[in-house]
Amino acid sequence: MVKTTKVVAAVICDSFESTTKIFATARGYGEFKGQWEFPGGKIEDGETPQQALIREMQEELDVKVEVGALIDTVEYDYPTFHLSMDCFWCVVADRKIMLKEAEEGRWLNKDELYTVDWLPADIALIKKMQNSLFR
Ligand SMILES: Nc1nc2c([nH]c(=O)n2[C@H]2C[C@H](O)[C@@H](COP(=O)(O)OP(=O)(O)OP(=O)(O)O)O2)c(=O)[nH]1
Ligand SMILES: [Mg+2]
Repeated sequence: MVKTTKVVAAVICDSFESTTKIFATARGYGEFKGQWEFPGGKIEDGETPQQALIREMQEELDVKVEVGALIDTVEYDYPTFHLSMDCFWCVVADRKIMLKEAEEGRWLNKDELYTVDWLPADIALIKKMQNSLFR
């Protein structure tokens, strides 16, 4: 049995009601360096996914986020671990995003979703949420 890593990720968008773009980041360190993801991280003991997400956005982007609906829980088998990732719609509630860990960040509209090299686990999520984006 491989170990399960429980992660929470923020699909930060411009508006919950009429979403036209989402924010993605390129990992700044580690084995997946340079690949694109949704900011987030591992849920710590005693945290709800929403609490973990608010903490991670403070740590990684220096912003407060408002957490919206759960989009999906992505289940993906990497060679050395199983990923279980809760993905929530979010909007930035205070100021400008600052990249504290990522090497790059980009707003992507519907037509740009596949212009970055996503982590493999994220492809299914992109497919699912792209229908929620307006041109
Ligand atoms: N945050 C995030 N992680 C993802 C995504 N897709 C994906 O496969 N992962 C994987 C990569 C990592 O193995 C794991 C998340 O770990 P992480 O490195 O973000 O965790 P963390 O922020 O707590 O950082 P660390 O202190 O453990 O380094 O999930 C995604 O869209 N967002
Ligand atoms: Mg992280």
